[in-house]
Amino acid sequence: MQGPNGTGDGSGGNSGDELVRLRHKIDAIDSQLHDLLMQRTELAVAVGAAKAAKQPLTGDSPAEGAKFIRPAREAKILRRLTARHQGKLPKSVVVRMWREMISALLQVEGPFAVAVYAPASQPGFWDVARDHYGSRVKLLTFSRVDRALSAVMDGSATVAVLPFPREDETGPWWRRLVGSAQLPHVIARLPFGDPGNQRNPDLQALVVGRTPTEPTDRDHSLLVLETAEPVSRSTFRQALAGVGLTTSFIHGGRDQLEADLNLAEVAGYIDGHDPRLGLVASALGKGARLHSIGSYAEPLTKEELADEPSGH
Ligand SMILES: C=C(O[C@@H]1C=C(C(=O)O)C=C[C@H]1O)C(=O)O
Repeated sequence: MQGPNGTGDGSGGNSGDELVRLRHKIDAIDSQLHDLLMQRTELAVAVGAAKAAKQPLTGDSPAEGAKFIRPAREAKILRRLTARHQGKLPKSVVVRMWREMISALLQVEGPFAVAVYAPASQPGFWDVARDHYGSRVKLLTFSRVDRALSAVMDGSATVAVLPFPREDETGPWWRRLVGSAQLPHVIARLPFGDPGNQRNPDLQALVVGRTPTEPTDRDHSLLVLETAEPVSRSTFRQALAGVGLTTSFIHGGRDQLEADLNLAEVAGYIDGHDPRLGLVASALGKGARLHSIGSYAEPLTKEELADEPSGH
């Protein structure tokens, strides 16, 4: 507001009073936010106790964290808040603040550690992991993807942040998720929000862990086809379409898929109990087996993260 001295620069007169008044309001809001934050913490503690009552803690290994982390719930919280958000605070900042809080509360509930593939020459996944799991989480850094995955397998990490699968990789990590329901599986895709100032904003990652997956209203699932003989790419795609599944990619040979294991990503939620797995396998015949190796909530889209014009 313009003061009577005409400067309007907050240096005195009424404009100074205005500044004091506004700052009092900010102080009051900070107290309210802080009170709510402490209340939310108490609720997370109660949620953690309810989870532990169903699945008691058997030690303080990071593996125990699988009893507490709920990636689907976390995704739904962030989708709901970004959808209702208004005003000039960027949505990506809202997401980052909530990610810091959610991960901190997860660590109040139980043990939690993150393994991340981040060789010195390519540290970008470390940024991806830190933005999602916060600045206080124990981040175990590995220069080999298989070692990061092993950390989840042996319980020294709760989750592993691994590179999103690429076509034509030799020995891809996802092959190690096939075989038994006891194995870890894909539970999330990162970055969930805007990559912001991450050192490599183009990096895409999948998170692997042992917490059971749960559906959100927008998911993708990863399926591995196991065959003794090669199957054509189009036959596989059609078999998936036959049970209503839309394929986003298949990793395998150009026309004929490899005999052995091939990865497909489909839209929608499919867990290991889904009857469509058996239906697709029978449609393909030749002893084919189809495994779900997990699913992830679709990250926020550019549209969902778009802010109103800044107006300066
Ligand atoms: C509080 C919970 O536990 C964790 C923390 C969450 C949160 O702070 O909102 C959400 C999901 C869980 O990963 C919960 O499951 O609701």
